Order: sequence, then C-alpha cells, then structure tokens
Amino acid sequence: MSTETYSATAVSDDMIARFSRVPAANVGDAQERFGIIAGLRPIWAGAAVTGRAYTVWTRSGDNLYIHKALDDARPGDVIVVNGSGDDTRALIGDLIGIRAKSLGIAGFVIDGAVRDADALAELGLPVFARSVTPAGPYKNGPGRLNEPVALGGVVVSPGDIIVADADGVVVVKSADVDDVIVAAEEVVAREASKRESFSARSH
Ligand SMILES: O=C([O-])CC(=O)C(=O)O
Ligand SMILES: [Mg+2]
Repeated sequence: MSTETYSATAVSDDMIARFSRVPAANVGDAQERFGIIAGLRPIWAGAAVTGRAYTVWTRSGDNLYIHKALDDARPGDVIVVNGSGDDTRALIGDLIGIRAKSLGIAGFVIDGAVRDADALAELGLPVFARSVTPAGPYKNGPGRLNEPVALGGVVVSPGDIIVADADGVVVVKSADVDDVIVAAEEVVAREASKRESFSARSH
C-alpha cells in the first residue's frame, strides 16, 4: 500500500460554511453539471453534509480500511469510500457510526451498501450510499487511504469538497472552490428571484 500522502489545496472553514448554505443541485449547476455521483442516496430523510473528503478505497465488501481511516481522519471530514458499487455487504453500520460521530466525522459517502439504517438515523449521522443490506462486511483488507478514488465515475481527491443532501452527492475539486462558490451563490440568488416572481404571478 502506498503511504504517500496526497497534498490537496487546503479549503478554509469559511469556504466550507459558504458551501453548506448551497443546495447540492445548485452546486452541480454551478460547475456545468459535472461532479455529481450518480445513484448515491441519503439513507435517512433529512440527511445532509458538507465537508472535506477523506478518501478510502476498499476491497468490495470489506471495511478494514474504513476502520483505519477513522484513526487518521480529522473532525469535519467526510469519509468517502470507493466500495466498487458492491451491494452485497454493508461497509458501515451504527457501531462505526458511533465511533465516527465521537471523533467529529461529518458523515459518510459510500459507493456500496450500509446497514443499521434506523440507528444511523437516530444518531443523526449523515450517510449517503448506493443501497442498504443486513449482510455484514469482511474485515481483512486490502485497501488504500488518502489518495484519489473513483465513485460512480467521479474522481474524488483528498480535500475535495463534498456537498450532499436529499438530491444526492456533488464533488467540488479543491482547486475549483473559489470559482464554483461564486457561481453557486449566483444560482441561489437567481432561483430565489425566479421563485418570488413565479409566486407573485400566481396571486
Ligand atoms: O459490522 C460492521 O463492521 C458494520 C456494522 O454493522 C457496524 O459498524 O455497526
Ligand atoms: Mg452493525
């Protein structure tokens, strides 16, 4: 396994706060509809998260490297897992969720399955995944941490920004955040004025 640490452009907390106020759909529009991970859904209604990606590449159905990621990730990080889209084994459940929450992890984005959906909802930990299954994972490895991964055909590099809500998951490259946030805030303002004019016309 590579021990090289990928060095990302560091995105500030202020910038993350600005992205947290923009819906995922508007962020996607602001980057020409690119960066949207198809097919990942929130596993409980109301789940939403914005934060820096900490990336994991696991063997299908095996979560050893998700455990290792929790030893290394920082508070506010979103754990982003390439699980090869495998829907036969749950890569996390509420036990990992409880540990992640106690470490200040902001949420999980998993190209694979999860379990303990009700308990994760009760915990209030935002989790986005391809499916839910009661089938448990193996814990043997191999895996990789903190290097660029692919989820549903979208590359996610360590430190990229994840914006996820009821509509799904959007990835903003860390090098693009300055341009994308300006465009996204413009989309928000443009839509707000359209909403106002549409509802004015209906009176
Ligand atoms: O068994 C596992 O590793 C996944 C799981 O259900 C949990 O974290 O609660
Ligand atoms: Mg469990």
